[in-house]
Amino acid sequence: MDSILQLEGVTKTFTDVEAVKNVSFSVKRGEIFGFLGPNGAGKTTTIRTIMGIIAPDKGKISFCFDGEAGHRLAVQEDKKKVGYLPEERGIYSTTKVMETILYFADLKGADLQQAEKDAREWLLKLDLADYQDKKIEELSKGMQQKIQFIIAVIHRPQLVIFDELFSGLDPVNQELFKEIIKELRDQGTTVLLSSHRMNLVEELCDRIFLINKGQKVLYGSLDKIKDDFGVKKVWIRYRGEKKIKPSWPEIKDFTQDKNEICFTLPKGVKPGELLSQVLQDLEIEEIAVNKLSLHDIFIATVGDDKR
Ligand SMILES: Nc1ncnc2c1ncn2[C@@H]1O[C@H](COP(=O)(O)OP(=O)(O)OP(=O)(O)O)[C@@H](O)[C@H]1O
Repeated sequence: MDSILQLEGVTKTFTDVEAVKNVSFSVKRGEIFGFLGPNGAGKTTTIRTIMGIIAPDKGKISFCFDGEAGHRLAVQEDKKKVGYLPEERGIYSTTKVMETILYFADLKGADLQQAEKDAREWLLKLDLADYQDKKIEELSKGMQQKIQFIIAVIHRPQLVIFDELFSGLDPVNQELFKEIIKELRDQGTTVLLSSHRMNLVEELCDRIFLINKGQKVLYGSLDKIKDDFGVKKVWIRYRGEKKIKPSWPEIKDFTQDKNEICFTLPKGVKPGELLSQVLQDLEIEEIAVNKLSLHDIFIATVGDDKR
C-alpha cells in the first residue's frame, strides 16, 4: 500500500512550548489511521500543520494523490482532495443547513448537483432529514457536529482528517459514525482519525501513531505494537471462595474479587508454564489470557507522566 500523506521531522514551537518535536509518520492510501495522545500531546497542532493552517518550524509534509509525486498541500486544487473536521466545534450561523453545506461544497469545487444529492443522503443517514431548512444556530451541539462531518466529506475527498470526531456524540451516534467511517474506507477514502477513545480506535484502525509531549511514543500496526508490548492480562474465575496469595514473582498487578482473580504477566513470561503451577489447586470455571488492550497500553505508556 502506498502513502497518501507523509510527515518527516515535523517540529512546531510556540513561544514557550515545544508542541510537536520531530514527528514522522506516513498514512497509507485506503487505511483508517489512528492518531492518539493525551490532552495537550500535540495532535491538533500536528493536524493544523498538515492542513497548512500553521507552518511547521522544521520538517516536511507531503501528499501523494492519484499516484502523483509527493508535494506540499499548497495548490488550491490539492486542498480540494482533503476533508477536515476541526477540533473546535460550532459553526454558529443564521444560514440554513443545506445552504451551509452547499456553500462549503462550492468552496471545495464540488459539482453542486451531486453535492446536493449527497447532502440529502447524508442528512437522512444522520437523522437530520427534517433539518435541512433550519438555521444552523437552531441545531443542538451534536447535530452541528454532524453537519460539520457532512461538510468534511461533501466534496468526496481522497483523504479526510477527523480531529476528535467522537467527542460530544452519544453512544448511539458513536456507533453510527464507526460504521460510517468503515464505509468511507470501503469506498476508498483514506481516514486519519485523532481520538482519545481507545476502544473505538482499536476497533477501527490497523495502524496508529501515539504522541505524548509532542513526541512519538508508539507507531505502527496495532497487532505488532501489542505483540511488542508483550504483557498479557490473565483473568480467572474458580469454584469456591478460596483466598489466593500469589507467591509467583512473575505475577504483577494482582487483584482478587471473591472467586475472581486478575493479574498481568510481563513480556517474556509464557502463560502456559506459569498457569500450570498457579492452577494446580484451583477448580477453574473460566479463564482468559489476552494481550493488553490499547487502553491499557495507553495508560501504561503515558499514564505515569500524567499522574
Ligand atoms: N496557538 C498556540 N499558542 C501557544 N501554545 C499552543 C497553541 N496551540 C497549542 N499550544 C500548546 O501546544 C501543546 C499541544 O497542544 P495541542 O492542541 O496540539 O494538543 P492536543 O494533543 O490536540 O490536545 P487535546 O487532546 O487536549 O486537544 C499544548 O501545550 C498547547 O498548550
